[in-house]
Amino acid sequence: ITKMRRLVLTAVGHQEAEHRFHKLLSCLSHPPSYTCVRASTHLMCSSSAEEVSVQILPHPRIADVLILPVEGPRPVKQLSSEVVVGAQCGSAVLRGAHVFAPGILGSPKYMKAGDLVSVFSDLEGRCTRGATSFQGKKVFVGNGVAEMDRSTIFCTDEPARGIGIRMVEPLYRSPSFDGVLPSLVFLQNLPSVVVGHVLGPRPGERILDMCAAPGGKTCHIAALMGDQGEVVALDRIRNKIDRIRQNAQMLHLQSVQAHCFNSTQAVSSDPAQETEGPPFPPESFDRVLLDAPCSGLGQRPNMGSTWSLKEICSYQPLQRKLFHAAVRLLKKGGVLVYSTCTVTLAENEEQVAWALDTFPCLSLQPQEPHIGAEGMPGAGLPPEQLRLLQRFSPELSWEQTETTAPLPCRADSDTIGFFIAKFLKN
Ligand SMILES: C[S@@+](CC[C@H](N)C(=O)[O-])C[C@H]1O[C@@H](n2cnc3c(N)ncnc32)[C@H](O)[C@@H]1O
Repeated sequence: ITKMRRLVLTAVGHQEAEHRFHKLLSCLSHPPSYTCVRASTHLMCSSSAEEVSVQILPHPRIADVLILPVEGPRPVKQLSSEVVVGAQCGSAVLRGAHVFAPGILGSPKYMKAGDLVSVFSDLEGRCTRGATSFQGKKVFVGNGVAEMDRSTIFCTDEPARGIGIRMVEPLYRSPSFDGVLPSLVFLQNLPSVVVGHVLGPRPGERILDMCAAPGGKTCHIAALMGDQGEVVALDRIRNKIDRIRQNAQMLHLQSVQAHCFNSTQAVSSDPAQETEGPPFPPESFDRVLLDAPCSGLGQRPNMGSTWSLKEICSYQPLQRKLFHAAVRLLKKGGVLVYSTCTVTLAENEEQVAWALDTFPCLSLQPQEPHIGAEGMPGAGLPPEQLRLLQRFSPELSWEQTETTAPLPCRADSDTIGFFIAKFLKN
């Protein structure tokens, strides 16, 4: 770590590194200034999405990306009735969601359906379920109308479902896509859409998505192939497999097959054994996507993390195990894309340096589109390799983004933190 820190500081200078770190913290705590949706180009052309009654801008370079401006932070007056929600729920509200009942931790003692309340996000996970007041660290995310009485939320045998607070004055106003054209537009962060294009699947190919749930990228891959071929989606968590299947069904995609499986064990020990599901013989796939489980530190907005350093550092070994399986499952001449939604060197550039060292058959490839920045120094990769990596670093243009640069010009830099590397297996 000390060596890495020295390398980073030498590369950018101490003051610049400090400045950039503070900008990173600041921009990660705000949502991006737009919502990104991916149009189902296998079902329509993106121009038909104009039927939706909100301002929609096409992305200038990526044909299936539509951008919808977000308005905020808006001046919203806080009320005396307070509802406290979990940090994840609070972040979703800042990106345009209503408050769903399971996200509610505390509410006024006599809250009734129809009451106007202020919603706060519990930053440190300290509010106990059923609290009637909360003095811990919290952030105001907007005002809403209760759709349920307090007793329905907290005092039932069955956990309450559905919208608990309908947001009427959110701090950030985003277009709501709740039930709007469900088969034609899919909410997805811009770098996640870039991943599908960088993988570059072609009709008729066999593709493996190793860590697939809830299936956003799986469905994009299938759509890019015109639903011709086979997209095998694996995820270790059983109930997340249903989400992949539901998303594929909603988007009318037949080429997706989802299986619950631990992808570190997805290579068959008997290479002659051909089965429909996992494990698979080595060299079974034309392209492999490893959208790895990661510390998720690039997610926006994120106003506070309760994770320990140990937890954050725990992902590197798992990512390497998955990488071993990915390389074995890929055909010679095939493409492997590795991506994360985090900002650490350890899970990004350092993994690339390790992979190039461990698997001499791999070489880095240019990415198309390449709308993010290049890789960060500090992991020992030479400049020509850093240039082939795509790192979405919203802090790099944070001060400019805050000004009124027109969308979609600022869309490529005002993203979540994300990382993409593309390899060819020789
Ligand atoms: C970053 S998320 C994937 C997001 C997904 N690619 C998308 O675009 O919708 C990582 C996923 O990896 C899954 N996962 C973690 N360890 C795994 C393993 N050993 N094998 C398969 N899936 C795993 C998690 O359950 C989680 O759903």
